[in-house]
Amino acid sequence: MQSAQAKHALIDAGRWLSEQGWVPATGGNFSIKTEQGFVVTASGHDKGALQPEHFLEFNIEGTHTGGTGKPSAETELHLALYALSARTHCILHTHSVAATVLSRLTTEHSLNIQGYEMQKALHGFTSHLETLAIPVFDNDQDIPALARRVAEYHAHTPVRHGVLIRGHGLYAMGADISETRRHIEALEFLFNCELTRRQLEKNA
Ligand SMILES: CSCCC(=O)C(=O)COP(=O)(O)O
Ligand SMILES: [Zn+2]
Repeated sequence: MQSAQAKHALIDAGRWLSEQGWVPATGGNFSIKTEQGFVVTASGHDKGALQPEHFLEFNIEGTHTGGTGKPSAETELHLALYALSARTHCILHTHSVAATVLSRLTTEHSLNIQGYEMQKALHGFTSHLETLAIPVFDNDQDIPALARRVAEYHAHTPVRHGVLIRGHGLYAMGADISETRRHIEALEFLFNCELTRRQLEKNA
């Protein structure tokens, strides 16, 4: 994909994510692979109102190759997630209420979801009976350290559709932007189902 096309696809995704309420304030950051490397959002902007000048370009080794301004504070995490699988071509990071709350309720290293037909919207799933295990990492202001923990985890348990950062949000991955958008939409649906189910069970 050419970088101009990549930026427009991410601008469109940002508008949609904002309409869903999943990138409040200046939360979230997005990237997509291009012929030269990848483009990533600049830091501190409203991700629902991005313009082509709100992106920076990097090669896949992480060297800045174009664009001005400050790259997303979480650029190194995008780079680390791309390094996990050559299949990943787009990463969208969101701050929804459901992902933020559920990640805090999950004290384990993985949020396990099972029994929902919607799981089949995720690449590789064919049945509600399979268990979807989304890795959960403690939040860290040291992004390189967080990126190292994600890579270490992946070495024993492959990260497939995304990761949750506790009290922070979701990083969703996919083979292209439409798959990543579908993964976010399905995961958000599943997070909301789980939150509702847990609340109802607690009150029963
Ligand atoms: C108020 S959002 C705090 C930073 C963050 O988590 C985020 O997703 C946005 O950071 P960026 O530097 O990419 O704008
Ligand atoms: Zn964030």
